[in-house]
Amino acid sequence: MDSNIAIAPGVQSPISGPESKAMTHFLRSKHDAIMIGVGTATADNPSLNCRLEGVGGYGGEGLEGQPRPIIIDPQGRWDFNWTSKVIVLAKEGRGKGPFIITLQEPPEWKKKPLEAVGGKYIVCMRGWRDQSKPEPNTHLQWMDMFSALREEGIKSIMIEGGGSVINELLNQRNFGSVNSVIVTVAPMWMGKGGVQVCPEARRENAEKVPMARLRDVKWVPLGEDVVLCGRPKLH
Ligand SMILES: NC(=O)C1=CN([C@@H]2O[C@H](COP(=O)(O)OP(=O)(O)OC[C@H]3O[C@@H](n4cnc5c(N)ncnc54)[C@H](OP(=O)(O)O)[C@@H]3O)[C@@H](O)[C@H]2O)C=CC1
Ligand SMILES: Nc1nc(O)c(N)c(N[C@@H]2O[C@H](COP(=O)(O)O)[C@@H](O)[C@H]2O)n1
Repeated sequence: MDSNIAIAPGVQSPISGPESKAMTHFLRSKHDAIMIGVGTATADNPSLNCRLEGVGGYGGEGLEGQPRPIIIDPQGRWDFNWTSKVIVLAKEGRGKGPFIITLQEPPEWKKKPLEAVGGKYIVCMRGWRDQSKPEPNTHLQWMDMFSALREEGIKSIMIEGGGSVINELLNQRNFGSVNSVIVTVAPMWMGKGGVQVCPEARRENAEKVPMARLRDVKWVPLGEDVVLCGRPKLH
């Protein structure tokens, strides 16, 4: 309820109840891919598969209904190995091998566990470089990432987090490329110092104005939670 998605940076925090978690898994099954930032991959060691009965690996055929896990990791800092959940699940045929979006060609030894389970690195060369700064900028443009994924046949992406990724997408610059927003609100407060979803303020002529609203809004109670769905409406 205080817009926190984790109790502290780098800490995985169960928030959703079982009913809304099931909805999340239903959504995972309806998208070609599920995307997170490297901060979430590092903090959560997530599975990033769909565990509903009847999808591939859980009673269904092949990998039907399993989304492709995508990790945005421009600097190659995700320290995955053969025991990482997402790799184990792909090896067991209960999820797809992850794609990692990075800025530089990774070393061969890092590619091995990925490629062995059907995953790969996608090197997005068009990292944006701010020439006025001495250090190399590792920021990737969202449209570049989406285009690179489109070339891989990925047409729908469910972006789960974490805080930096969501805040960036809520920014006026990027919000127009979002089709819909689905937020689970659980009846709890995490308190200050958590990972909070709160985008940069928007200003017009130095005056602060609302950043955006959702339209076509629905509030759906699920167990003890309520799920908010809407489409971006830019002011
Ligand atoms: N309750 C929930 O539903 C969820 C909670 N979480 C929680 O969120 C927390 C993690 O959030 P946070 O720490 O903000 O990390 P994120 O998962 O948002 O990852 C942030 C990192 O991803 C990379 N990145 C993101 N966007 C871009 C871009 N456009 N271009 C280049 N690189 C990019 C950067 O890596 P680099 O710094 O290497 O450049 C950045 O530091 C965890 O505690 C997790 O548990 C996460 C998902 C859902
Ligand atoms: N829907 C939802 N509710 C919560 O309370 C959460 N903490 C999250 N976290 C997201 O789900 C990922 C973990 O997924 P697996 O169960 O391991 O497949 C985690 O990395 C976050 O993206 N989501």
